[in-house]
Amino acid sequence: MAPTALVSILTDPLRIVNQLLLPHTTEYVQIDTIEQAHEAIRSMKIRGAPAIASLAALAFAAHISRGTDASASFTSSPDAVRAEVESILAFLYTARPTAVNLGAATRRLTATLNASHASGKDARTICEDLVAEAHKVADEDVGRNKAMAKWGGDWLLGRHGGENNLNVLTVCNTGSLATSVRRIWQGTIYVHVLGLSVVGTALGLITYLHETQKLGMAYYTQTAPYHQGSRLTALELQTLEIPSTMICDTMVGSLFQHYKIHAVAVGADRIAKNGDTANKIGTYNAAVLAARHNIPFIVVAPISTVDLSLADGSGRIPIEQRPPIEACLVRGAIYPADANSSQATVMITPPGLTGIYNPSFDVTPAELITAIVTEKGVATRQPGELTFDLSTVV
Ligand SMILES: CSC[C@H]1O[C@H](OP(=O)(O)O)[C@H](O)[C@@H]1O
Repeated sequence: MAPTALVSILTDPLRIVNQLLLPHTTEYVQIDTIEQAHEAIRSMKIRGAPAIASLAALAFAAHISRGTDASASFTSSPDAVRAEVESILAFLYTARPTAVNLGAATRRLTATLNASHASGKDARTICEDLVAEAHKVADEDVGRNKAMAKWGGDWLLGRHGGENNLNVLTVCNTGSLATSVRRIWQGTIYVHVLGLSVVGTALGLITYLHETQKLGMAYYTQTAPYHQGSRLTALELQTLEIPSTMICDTMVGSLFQHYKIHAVAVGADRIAKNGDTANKIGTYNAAVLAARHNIPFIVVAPISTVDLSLADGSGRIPIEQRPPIEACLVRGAIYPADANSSQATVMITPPGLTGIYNPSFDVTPAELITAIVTEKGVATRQPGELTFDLSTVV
C-alpha cells in the first residue's frame, strides 16, 4: 500500500527531507541560510547531482529575496549586489566537488548577474532577475526528467525489438530524491515530498518502463557505504509498488551470470566531452561486468551534467573522498524494524580502525558505455569508435 504523500505543513520558506535518516525517519530540515544549505549538501542530508544544484539555487534565491525585503547592505548598488552574489556562489560551489550540476547552476546565475549588471539595471531589478533564474534552475528538473525517461525507455525497447518484461539494473539512487521536486505549500517552498511519483534520471527510465507495462524487474545495488540503494531507491520503488529486487554491491557479476538483464541504467555526476562518466562508486564495476556479459550500459543525465570543458575524464574529474568514518557506519533502525522504528547508527568496524579508502565516485570510460541519454535525446558511439560525439544531445 503506497503511503500517502508525507507533506510537511511548513511555516518556513525552505525545507528539505534529511536523507541521512531515511527510510526510518522522515525529518524535514529548515534551510534559512547559505551556510545551512552548504552544510546540508556537504553532509549529504540532501544528495544527488540535480538536487544539490536545486537546493543551492533555492537557498540563493531565498537569501537574495530576504536581502531585498530587508534592504540589506548588498542592495545599495549594482556593484554591491555583484560582490555579494559572487561571494555566495563561490562558497556554495565548495560544498561537494564531483557533481558538475552545482557548478553549472552557479555559472548560470553568474551569467544572469553579469547580463543584468551590464544592462544598467538597478540593484533591486538585478536581484529580481537572479531570483527568477534561480527558481528556473530548480523547476526545470521535472520536465527534463520525463523527457529523458521516454528517450531512454524507447531507445531500450527499440534495442530489444519491442520485448516486454525488461529487467534493468541500476546503481545508487537516481529517483526524485536525487533530483528536484519543488512544491509550494501554503506559500512556502519545500524540496522533496515523499510519496510523489518518482521521476528522476535512470530511475525515471525504469519508472517509464513500468508505467508502459514493459518492465519485468528493477534490480538495484545497495550502494554502500551511504546505502543510497538500500535506503532511498528501496523506499522510492516500494512507495510506487514497482517490482524490484535489491542486491549487494558484490552480487552484480552473479546476477549477470544467472539472470537475463536487458540493461544497466545509471545516473551521472559529471560527463566529459568524450563521454567518460563520473558516477557513484561501484558504477565502473557494473560497467566492466556489463561489457563482459554484452549488456547495454546506459547513462541517463540532464545536459547540466555534461562538462564540455573536460576533453575526457581521465584524471580531470575531481573525485570526492568522503570521511573514512562514513565507511565504518551504517544508518538504519534496530532490527526488527517497523513503521515506528527510530533511527540508529551502528559502527561495523573495530573502534579506531585506520587505513580506509572511501572515494564517493568512480569514472567509467566511454568505451564501456552504450548510450548517453539527456533531455535532448540519445547518443551512441559510432561503430568502431571508443568515444562519443555528444553534440546532438547537449
Ligand atoms: C540523479 S544523479 C544522482 C547521482 O548522485 C549520486 O551521488 P550522491 O548520492 O553521492 O550525490 C549518484 O552518483 C547518482 O548517480
